[in-house]
This record gives sequence, structure tokens and C-alpha cells, in this order.
Amino acid sequence: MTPNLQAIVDEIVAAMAAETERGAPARYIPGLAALSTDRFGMAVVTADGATAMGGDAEMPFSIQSISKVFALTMALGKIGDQLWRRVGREPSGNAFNSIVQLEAEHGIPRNPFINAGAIVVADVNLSGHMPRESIGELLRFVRFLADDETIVVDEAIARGEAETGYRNIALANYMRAFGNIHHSVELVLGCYFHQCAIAMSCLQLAMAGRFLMLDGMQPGAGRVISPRRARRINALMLTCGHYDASGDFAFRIGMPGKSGVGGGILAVVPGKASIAVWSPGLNASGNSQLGTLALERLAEATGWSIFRARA
Ligand SMILES: NC(=O)CC[C@H](N)C(=O)O
Repeated sequence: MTPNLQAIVDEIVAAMAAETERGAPARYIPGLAALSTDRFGMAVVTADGATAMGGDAEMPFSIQSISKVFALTMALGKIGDQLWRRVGREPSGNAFNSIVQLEAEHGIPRNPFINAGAIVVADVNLSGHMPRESIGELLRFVRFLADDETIVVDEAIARGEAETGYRNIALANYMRAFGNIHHSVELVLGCYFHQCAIAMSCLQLAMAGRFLMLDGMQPGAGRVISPRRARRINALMLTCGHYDASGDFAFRIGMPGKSGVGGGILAVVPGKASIAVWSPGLNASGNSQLGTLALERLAEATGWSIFRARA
């Protein structure tokens, strides 16, 4: 373990408590709007199995778009590279819920980490299943990765999002018109909203991300995916994990990462660490304001940017 990792985390937690610029919670999903921006949590699990954490690191929150990483891993396990006929691998340069590129690009979303791409991934994961089975399969996968059977879906958040998810409904219908959604839009979105409503703590998320720092190996359980696939998912997280702020995240932090509008971010330092941060206040790009800042501090203190020659 990096010497003083817990001391570094403690310092970051104290610094975040003093920050006055804390962003604002997502307002469009009932249940997220009421979250306090006072909350901040951070958990780091290192490649040698050590853990450092602080603040609200064990408080569950809505993982939202971070679920796209786990859903993508599952879809690749089902249909492999065929997925790339239906979803691209390029940063979108647009907001996470944008519809504008879909028309010019014939209903093929730019990448699996924007909403449109994740809805296609949910459609793939639904094949051969009832929606309840599909979401159960993803939940079991996440529990396995986190080594924690207590992880559940927050049904109230899923319901609230289904009631207000007009943009996602539009995206799904639009792609269905191009033949890129194969099941009923209602069923696919039911799965998508439930996966976004999985509730996890920073500690559980950092644990769940271990396979991405270890070339696809899950400590204590063996291989989850091939090293090549782990490398590729990390590449997508680096280039597409923060929507149109992905470039800035790479510039400031230099780690593959995936954010969610619940205020969480999962970040991976291959060979070194799996990290999760959470604070519900978002910046203008829809990424956690303090979460991003905390990761920037951590990267500076540890030298963990993947663009450094050595830490
Ligand atoms: N960026 C996000 O976390 C978006 C996920 C959210 N459930 C949505 O579909 O709008």
C-alpha cells in the first residue's frame, strides 16, 4: 500500500468538508434532488488488498450511470465484439442524455456510457430474459464483484425515474425506429432505470471495481474477464466516462473513471487502485463537483495519473 494512504484520504476528506463550491444535486430524478451536498465519501482499495476510506464511505447512494460499466461488462460477456455493431466507441462531446447525434448516426449511439448507448446495452442484456431476471442477473454480478450480498435496487428511485424519464423514453423510441432496440421500449427502460437505481456505498463500489485494476482478475474468485477486455473497458472509461467532460477529467486526474448523476465516481488505476468517491453536488457537466476535486487531490498526492512514467 502507498505509505500514508489513509492519511492522504483523511486530508482530502477534511479539505472537502471545508469547500464552499459544492455543486447542486440532480433535480430531474425525484429522490436525488433532496440529497444534501454536505455529504462526501471516499474509499480506496489497492492492488495488494489494502483499504483506506473516510467521510460517508459506507453510506449507500444511487450509482446511476456507474452501473453502465457493469452492464457493459455483462453485455460483452454475452455477445462479445458483436456489441460494437450497435454501439460506437468514440467520445460524444455531448451531454449524457443528448439526442442530437442519433439522427445523423442512424440510431447507433456514440459509446456505451451515454444514456443512448447504455439503453442499447440494456436491450442486449434483456435478450432471452424477463426484465426481472435481467436486472437480477446484473445485481448478482455486482454483488459478486463487491463481495457483498446486501446490495439492492432502490425501488423508489427506479419508479421516480420511470415517471420522469421522458428523454430516455425518447432516446429509446428513436433508436427503436432505427431497429437498434429489439425489445419493447417499456421493458428495456424498466431494466435501465432499475440498474441506475442500484444503491452502493463508496466502499462497495471500490471493491466492485477491483477486476478493472487487476487485468480482469477478481481477488479470491478468479478471472472475471480477459485482460484485453479489462484494458478496453478502462479505455472507454477514460475517453467516455465523463460525457463531454471526459477530456478535462483525463487532463486533471488521468484515470479511467465513470461518473453518475447520483454524485458517485468510480476510478481505476490499473495495477494500483480502485477508487470510489461520492458527493451529490454536481458541476455543470453533471459530474460530482467534490468527487472530481477529491480525485484530483488524490492523483496529485499519490502520483497515480496513468500518464506518469512512474509513481
Ligand atoms: N448520468 C447519469 O448518471 C444518468 C443516469 C440517469 N439514470 C439517466 O438516465 O438520466
